[in-house]
Amino acid sequence: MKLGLIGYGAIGRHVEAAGLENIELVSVLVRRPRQEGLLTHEPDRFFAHKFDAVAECAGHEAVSMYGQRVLENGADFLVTSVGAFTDTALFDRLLAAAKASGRRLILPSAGIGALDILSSAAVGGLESVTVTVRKDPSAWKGTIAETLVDLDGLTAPYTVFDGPVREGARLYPQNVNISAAAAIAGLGLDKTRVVIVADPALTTHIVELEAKGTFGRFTFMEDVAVSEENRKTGKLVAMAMVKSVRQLASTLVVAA
Ligand SMILES: NC(=O)C1=CN([C@@H]2O[C@H](COP(=O)(O)OP(=O)(O)OC[C@H]3O[C@@H](n4cnc5c(N)ncnc54)[C@H](O)[C@@H]3O)[C@@H](O)[C@H]2O)C=CC1
Ligand SMILES: O=C([O-])CC(=O)C(=O)O
Repeated sequence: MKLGLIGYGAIGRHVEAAGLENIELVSVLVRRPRQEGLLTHEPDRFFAHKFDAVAECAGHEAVSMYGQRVLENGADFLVTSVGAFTDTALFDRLLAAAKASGRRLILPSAGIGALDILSSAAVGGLESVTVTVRKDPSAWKGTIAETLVDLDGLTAPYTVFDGPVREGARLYPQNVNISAAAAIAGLGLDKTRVVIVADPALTTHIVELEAKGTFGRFTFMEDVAVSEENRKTGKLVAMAMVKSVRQLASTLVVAA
């Protein structure tokens, strides 16, 4: 199968470098002008290829700019920047495009675990779902958190947001896409709560997911290493994207 990649940063580079059996990476769309190897910054050059699947590892803007084109061109679309779907019109547009072309919009597990139990539990009905994301202050640089608190001066954990995912994932587009994935898997963007914390004691990302429903309850916690290329992104995300891309052409699918 033929794969396209949008974005060549902390996640995309690792997907490109990974061994992908039965998958041929044919082109990588980047933002800054570059014309080397598989990389191109020209969307028309990228979309001249016929893909079976395109994986987005670029950002919210890339989902809205290219999602429809990917699906209309007959490829499945794997989205890491799931928080882009806090825009319901965009989400509906891409779902409609996927349906019309008989392709799929795929939200990989990426930086969060337990989406399997959460989506199973959603079948029977959920009562409450909370995602808590804790990262060190440097991860919140360049975000709206800088207007709320002196990140460099923090000596104790500081909650920069506590509320519905629809708002939190829009306000922190590079940091809490995982909350949007959990919301779409479970109670939805308006009823899922996200708590976002800048914690100066941390050197890792700590993500917790708590859910209650007719199935019972679960608590999931991960304490993950930070990517060397981007302090906002956990190392697990690139690993997960490689896993999800490999699954596209794999005979054995675990945790589908
Ligand atoms: N679902 C999840 O668990 C996670 C999702 N993400 C999402 O993945 C995105 C990428 O993460 P990283 O690789 O860490 O970021 P990064 O900043 O290291 O790399 C992003 C790459 O995408 C490129 N890019 C940005 N906009 C583009 C566009 N419109 N067209 C083509 N290329 C474009 C950039 O030039 C850069 O090469 C994040 O912005 C975030 O939205 C990130 C971490 C976890
Ligand atoms: O890797 C992480 O910490 C999660 C992340 O950035 C996101 O969900 O956008």
